[in-house]
Amino acid sequence: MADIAADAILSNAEMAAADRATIDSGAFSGPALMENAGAAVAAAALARFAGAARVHVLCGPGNNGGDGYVAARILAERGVVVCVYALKPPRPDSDAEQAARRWAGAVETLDALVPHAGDLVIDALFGAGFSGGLPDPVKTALVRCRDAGCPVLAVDLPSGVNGDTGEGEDAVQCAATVTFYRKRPGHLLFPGRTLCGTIETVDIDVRAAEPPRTWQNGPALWTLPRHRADTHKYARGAVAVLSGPRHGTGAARLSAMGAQRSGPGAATILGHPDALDIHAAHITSIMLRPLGDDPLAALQALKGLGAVVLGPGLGDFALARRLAPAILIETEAMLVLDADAITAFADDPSPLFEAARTGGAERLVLTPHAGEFARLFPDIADGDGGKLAKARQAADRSGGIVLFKGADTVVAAPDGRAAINANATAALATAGSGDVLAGIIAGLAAQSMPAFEAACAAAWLHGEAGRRAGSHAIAEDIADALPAVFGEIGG
Ligand SMILES: NC(=O)C1=CN([C@@H]2O[C@H](COP(=O)(O)OP(=O)(O)OC[C@H]3O[C@@H](n4cnc5c(N)ncnc54)[C@H](O)[C@@H]3O)[C@@H](O)[C@H]2O)[C@@H](O)CC1
Ligand SMILES: Nc1ncnc2c1ncn2[C@@H]1O[C@H](COP(=O)(O)OP(=O)(O)O)[C@@H](O)[C@H]1O
Ligand SMILES: [K+]
Repeated sequence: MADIAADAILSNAEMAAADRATIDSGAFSGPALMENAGAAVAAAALARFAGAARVHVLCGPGNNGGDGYVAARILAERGVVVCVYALKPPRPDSDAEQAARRWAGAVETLDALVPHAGDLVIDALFGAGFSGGLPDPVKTALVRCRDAGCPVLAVDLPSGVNGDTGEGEDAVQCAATVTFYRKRPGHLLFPGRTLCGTIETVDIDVRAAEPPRTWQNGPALWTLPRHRADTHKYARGAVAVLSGPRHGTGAARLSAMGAQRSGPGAATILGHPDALDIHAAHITSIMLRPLGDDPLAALQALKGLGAVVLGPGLGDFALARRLAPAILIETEAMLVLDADAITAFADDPSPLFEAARTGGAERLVLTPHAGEFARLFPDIADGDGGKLAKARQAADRSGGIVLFKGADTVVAAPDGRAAINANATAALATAGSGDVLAGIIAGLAAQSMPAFEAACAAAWLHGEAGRRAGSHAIAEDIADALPAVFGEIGG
């Protein structure tokens, strides 16, 4: 059986398959895995909530409940005052039923639960097997926990949170969540990420059946470009950014600043002469070129062109519709399509998607926020399945990398790879921050980084830069923080 990197994320189904593969291999029985899981929960309860007067363990009918019975038994053996409540008895002949039999104390119904502020609640009602909405007795019990103000420790997932999507309107806010082997998407996608509290991932000796296709984004996923000592500026790649009109030049400048600080040899802003006059008053090392009557020719004239940013502050939908497919088909540059250039294709995205396929694998990176995503992929946006599945569907349809922005940015490739970004803070929720991100992607792509890796690395670096710039940063500060972030991780 393959083992997989610690930053892999497994869907509920992949996690269940890993459990089954581990059991089928004979390495561990189901009850032994459940014992490991329950012991990890008990250990977390003792370590994090040592002073709890009583521990209330709420058990569901499946294996999540089974983990709860194990934890209850171990805590009671350690002298903790434990009360157990069940929504209903465990499924007959299940591992959970065995675990429940080994719990020697009373089992009450959920309506008997009366938690107090100094108590701890262990939520072992539902985990990976949950779908749909919470039953009413569970909702009532969780509201009681919330009103009592006592901390809740979730087993695997806060009950009511969908492990695949992170959705979970009725789940209670947990202080901590103990999950097993690998995270699920729902631990990182909102609102699940918030509801989990602190997440502890415990290795309970599960072994994966299949190679992963989803990861938590981080430096282990990509390698930043490095340059030889004898390199020169044209060898380091060049980025072009298309400017908006005279009164809309800031976004292009922010993209160019993000690009320039990500390591290529040169960045050039192309635009109409009156817009370039405004740029000239603001910038020094970024080059300026008139777009002229033939924008494609203007781009092709740039030495070492490796990536183009099209869209931030652009304003000109017709130009976007004309230029984007031409860049994909007639140049070798990577195209980062953002903002207005995404909206430009809302009525008919097919020429863009066809050009992405004609232009070859991974030449297009789309960076929509939720509004832009809904304009380009309205049916996918309206569908079920959560942000991860939606980003994957969009990548598959478009033939490009889709970086679906937000507090829980997801990057998806047409071949099914996907990463969820979790290092960004609300510092990034400031006007122009997305323009900087588009520039970083282009800056990395211009240095020959493959598009999926460039998009993932950019999202992570952007998050670190926002963190470093602080909660009151403006977009310029995020760009300015980049060299220190690169310095720190050795880029
Ligand atoms: N061997 C394994 O498979 C292991 C599983 N583990 C635990 O097992 C959990 C998964 O176990 P299960 O697959 O049994 O799933 P769960 O225990 O999460 O839930 C399954 C049960 O809940 C019911 N259910 C689901 N949605 C419902 C809804 N909306 N309303 C009412 N009832 C609903 C199902 O009918 C089923 O009876 C993990 O989260 C983890 O805690 C751990 O013990 C480690 C080993
Ligand atoms: N609460 C948040 N936490 C982390 N990142 C965020 C949050 N809100 C926004 N972001 C990030 O900030 C950037 C905003 O980009 P965008 O919506 O295009 O804004 P703009 O067009 O003003 O640049 C995106 O990278 C997004 O993922
Ligand atoms: K749970």
